[in-house]
Amino acid sequence: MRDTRPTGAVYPEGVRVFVINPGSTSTKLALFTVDASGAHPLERAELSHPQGQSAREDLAAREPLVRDLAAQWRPFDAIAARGGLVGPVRPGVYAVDDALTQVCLEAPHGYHPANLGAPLAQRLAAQYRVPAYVVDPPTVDEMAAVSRITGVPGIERRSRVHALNLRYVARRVAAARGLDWNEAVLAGAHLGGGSSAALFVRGRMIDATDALLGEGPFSANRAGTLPIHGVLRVVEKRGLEGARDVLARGSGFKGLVGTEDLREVEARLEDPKVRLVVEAYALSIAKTLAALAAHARPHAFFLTGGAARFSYAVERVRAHLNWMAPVEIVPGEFEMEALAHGAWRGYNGIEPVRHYGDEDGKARV
Ligand SMILES: Nc1ncnc2c1ncn2[C@@H]1O[C@H](COP(=O)(O)OP(=O)(O)O)[C@@H](O)[C@H]1O
Ligand SMILES: CCCC(=O)OP(=O)(O)O
Repeated sequence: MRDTRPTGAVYPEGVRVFVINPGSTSTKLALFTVDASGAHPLERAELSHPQGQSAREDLAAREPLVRDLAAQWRPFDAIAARGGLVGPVRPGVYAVDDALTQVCLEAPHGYHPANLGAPLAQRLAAQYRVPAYVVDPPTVDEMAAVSRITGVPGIERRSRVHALNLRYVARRVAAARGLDWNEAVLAGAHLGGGSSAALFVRGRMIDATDALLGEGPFSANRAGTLPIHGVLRVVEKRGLEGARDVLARGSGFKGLVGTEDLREVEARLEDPKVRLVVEAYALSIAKTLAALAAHARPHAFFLTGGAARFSYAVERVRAHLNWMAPVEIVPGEFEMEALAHGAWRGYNGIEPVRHYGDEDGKARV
């Protein structure tokens, strides 16, 4: 049995990493072999499903699939999982420990299916006696102080984005455009079940949206930025919990045209009502990215995520923005590769492994 404890040595052969990525409309699983040349997929699986009402419900729905595939794809040396809403943290590789698992399950910072990553990983790590890691949770927060201020004392903007994929793709776009990551200015959006956007200035995500009951473009199933009077009306009509539910899971395309599957929306573009909603979606994305560019003129914009495969919509976004800067389209998401690579870095001691709650993990607020 190979000594699976992380050491300073870099293993010559690939490290086999089992990857767990619970999203709002899908659970993605994969097995990678990772070495200095990158993360190479050996197995992939994806299950689409609507988001449940709670962590417990989602865990019960998703754990059997995860256990079955882990049993089929073993052996593996490490596990990587997408992190959940864990409050403001620095980017990086985190050990899946009791503190991280507990905050994901108890969800004091809010619940999203990504919260299931750490609990699922911890259970498998115990069963297979391998280390488990979370990489770049959605609450990575490097916002500049000026970006946090709102017009209401005590209410601050917060960063809750697809940090894992946005950071990974931003680096890829910088490299593809011959930009030094530590000099690049890039504004990007991840278009998934949720829509999120962020601005990267010299390697730091200095401004970002909140993809869950926050702000930014509307999405497959979420409201995005709303006028305050509208929020008040929804709360008056549905009560606080009802409002949370409809704004976080029953809005966006799901509320406007009855489906959160943008492939179905794409197939209905001939319907003028649907097309108008798609135009509004594209404009909301463009306006969000253009606002982020107020900090600094970007070398480029980029669009990524599953819905970046929606070619009509992303071309409409490009039309709104390409007078400001080039718009790169990077369809799909690279969360699985980014998770596997992050686990490899932690496993081999190439990157320090942070621990949730320790000083080195807390965001610089
Ligand atoms: N080829 C496609 N064309 C249009 N939309 C797509 C396509 N593939 C996926 N999508 C949409 O992307 C969204 C899911 O984004 P993704 O980032 O893959 O998942 P999640 O947000 O659940 O993590 C869904 O609304 C889905 O309909
Ligand atoms: C909270 C940001 C992460 C997010 O919205 O993920 P999904 O698009 O998978 O719901």
